[in-house]
Amino acid sequence: MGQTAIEVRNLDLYYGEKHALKDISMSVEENSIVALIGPSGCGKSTFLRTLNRMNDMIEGVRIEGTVEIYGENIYHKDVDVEMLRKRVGMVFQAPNPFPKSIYDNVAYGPRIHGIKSKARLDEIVEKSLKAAALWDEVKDRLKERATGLSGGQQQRLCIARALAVEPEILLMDEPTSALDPISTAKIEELLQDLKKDYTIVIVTHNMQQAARISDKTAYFLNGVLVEYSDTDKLFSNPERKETEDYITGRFG
Ligand SMILES: Nc1ncnc2c1ncn2[C@@H]1O[C@H](COP(=O)(O)OP(=O)(O)OP(=O)(O)O)[C@@H](O)[C@H]1O
Repeated sequence: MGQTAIEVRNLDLYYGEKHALKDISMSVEENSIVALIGPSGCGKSTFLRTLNRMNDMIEGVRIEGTVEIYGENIYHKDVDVEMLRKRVGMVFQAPNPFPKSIYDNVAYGPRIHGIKSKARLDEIVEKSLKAAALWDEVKDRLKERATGLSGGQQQRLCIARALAVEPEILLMDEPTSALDPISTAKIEELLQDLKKDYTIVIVTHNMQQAARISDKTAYFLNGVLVEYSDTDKLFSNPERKETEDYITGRFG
């Protein structure tokens, strides 16, 4: 058994009156991939965002319970949210590179965190692009605009950008939903490599994808974590009737 990277206990989240997450408890092991599945509006993205306090920016949000990252409650009042987001990086659904060069996209985070040395930045850019399986495709055009890359390349660039600040955990919100099957396969393959060094939590609408890539799967319904178990088990022999209905397509 690996170390626990994320420990969520009795987490409730309200958007004003709307009770969007209901008493969620979940533990994520280091160097594993956890997939969050469930019908639209069930709270997957909301839950993902609680793991690096991205909901803090939304007005009227109230959160109860705790989220610990390596034993530290991230909702404690003394937590430096900027540092937290460095530890817990995020990749979004649509690739969103900055309108800057490929190099500057990857160097952006390290620069913000105070790294100025060109040699050091060069090193980080190369390492991050290699880790995101993009280096060979872009090494001769690092000064070109990132927006000129294909969608799949842009998403791998966004992964490289997230990795450049050396996070411990990577959150991904449907990272392949805007990509073609070949780019999707590349990212899925990449995730298997990345989990050697990172812990990954990924929202996906695609159950086949969850089954292919994740170690554990969490099924959400109406803000409730209905079932959380080993991916093989959840898809072959779910404990709960609601899960079975969903994975067999009788619902959602
Ligand atoms: N900023 C917000 N303000 C108010 N309600 C919100 C907000 N964001 C989400 N919600 C509501 O919270 C619930 C959960 O939404 P969430 O986006 O987390 O679901 P989801 O499972 O990720 O859905 P999808 O698969 O469609 O992205 C929904 O009922 C949604 O309408």
